[in-house]
Amino acid sequence: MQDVTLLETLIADLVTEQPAVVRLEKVVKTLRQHFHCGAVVLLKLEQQMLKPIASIGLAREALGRRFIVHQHPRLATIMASREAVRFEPDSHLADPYDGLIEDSPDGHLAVHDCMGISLHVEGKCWGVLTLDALTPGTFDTAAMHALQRASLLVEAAIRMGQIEQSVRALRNQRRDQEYSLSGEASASYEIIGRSAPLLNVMQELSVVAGSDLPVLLLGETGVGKELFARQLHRQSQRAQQPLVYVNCAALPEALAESELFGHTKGAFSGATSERAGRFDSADGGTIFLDEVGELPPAIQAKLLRVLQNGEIQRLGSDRSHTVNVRVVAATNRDLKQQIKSGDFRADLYHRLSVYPLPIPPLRERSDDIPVLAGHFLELNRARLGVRALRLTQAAEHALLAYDWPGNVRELEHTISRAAIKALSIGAAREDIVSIDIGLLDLPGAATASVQVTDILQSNQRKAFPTMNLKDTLNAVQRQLIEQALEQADYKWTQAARILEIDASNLHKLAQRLGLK
Ligand SMILES: Nc1ncnc2c1ncn2[C@@H]1O[C@H](COP(=O)(O)OP(=O)(O)OP(=O)(O)O)[C@@H](O)[C@H]1O
Repeated sequence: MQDVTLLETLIADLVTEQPAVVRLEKVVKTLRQHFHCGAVVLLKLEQQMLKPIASIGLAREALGRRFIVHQHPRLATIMASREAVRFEPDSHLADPYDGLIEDSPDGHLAVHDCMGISLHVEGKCWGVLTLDALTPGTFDTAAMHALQRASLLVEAAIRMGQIEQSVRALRNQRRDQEYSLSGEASASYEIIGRSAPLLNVMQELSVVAGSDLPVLLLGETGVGKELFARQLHRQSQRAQQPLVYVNCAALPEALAESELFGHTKGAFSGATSERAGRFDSADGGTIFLDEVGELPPAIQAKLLRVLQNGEIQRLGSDRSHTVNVRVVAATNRDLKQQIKSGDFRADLYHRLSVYPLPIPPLRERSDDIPVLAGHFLELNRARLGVRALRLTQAAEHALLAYDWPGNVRELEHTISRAAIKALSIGAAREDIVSIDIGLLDLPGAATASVQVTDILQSNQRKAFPTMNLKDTLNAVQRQLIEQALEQADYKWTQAARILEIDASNLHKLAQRLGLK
């Protein structure tokens, strides 16, 4: 390949619409072809270690290696120079790839040619590019000059990848902002609550966020695991990079592999072009594997490999490439139980749960209930366009007494439902809407009995012979109204004030309960 052709081919590699890592793989392939060598490796400098990002001609396991610069004199020499560096076949400096070259017998490098160049992006050393040829004399002075020129395009390819990544991060950030501005309950990512158990979790979360450890969020459905995963990402060093959400339960088994790891053109019928997977999209950032307990066994094995060495292999490809992704997973399942039943791999569990973070259920942090209720009332107030949306005291007691098997999600839905019902029965007075106990429609006998205890004298409990919720609630409401009427000298407006409900609403309720 002529020099000009090399540059043209590199430019063509550069402008393909593919993920940065795939582009860099194409670049190393082109370089190998041009320089007639055995191996070309692109290594990125990260904390005094060189990490292979793209390579050709090296054993696959080399991608998992990290070369500590000062332990590898050839790499240190390349990094110390801004020019291409060549090592003579009889150089006494050990080659970092000895034992790893695919084409040499046993992978061993006897006499061979080697050259390399340091790469600089935005004025800083980004890493190095190395070329090894098994035939001595392959790299002459002209080859060194050609490498020097080609390195400019490699640097451009790297810079392009960085720019793409920041554009993606900005887009995500903007999307997050748009969500939180939209006022939707489910889209507001602020964690509300101030109970001691919640503050403990928040404290732990901010400590672990700073590390790069995989985190496994555990907790019942609706406790807020997704919200915590977002917070973890926001507080991590990867905050400016993408956070990619994957709902493992919603991945169809047949498509799970290509969705997560990507596929090559023609990998299956319908794969009309090469496509990157979610792990590629999360490169540099975090992937959140929600409901990880639902992953099919075959995908569990592939995921394990990614966690072990950061390598992914597209469906239909025999090559793998590295990605730098922090994995945060969540489940409401008992994974240990799933391991026993053979539904979840023990080795994957240990990889995922390097830092398990349990989130307590709402019933164990009841101090959060009024605060969360206030938050959801405010969201609904804005959505429904009313001046104020309030809970009566009895309704607040009922919320506190209930045990919330569906946790915060259930509370959110309960409030939204009650708010709409309150409006629909005309519970508004000058745009102030009161939600009383009946509108909460809380299921479960426990609620009814505690409401009774809270609201009425204990000796009145005998008045409720059954535990049927509807009947019990009606009975409670009837007694409360009678009690209020008695206190208010049978003046309905005053009784309504005692009960903190709208007078017209009280009349309707009294009629429905047969009190009028
Ligand atoms: N502390 C909180 N502050 C504000 N909203 C919360 C809080 N916890 C949960 N939510 C809200 O409750 C709903 C359920 O939360 P989320 O989806 O994070 O729960 P989850 O634990 O991931 O549930 P599942 O296991 O079913 O996926 C969401 O709308 C979320 O915004």
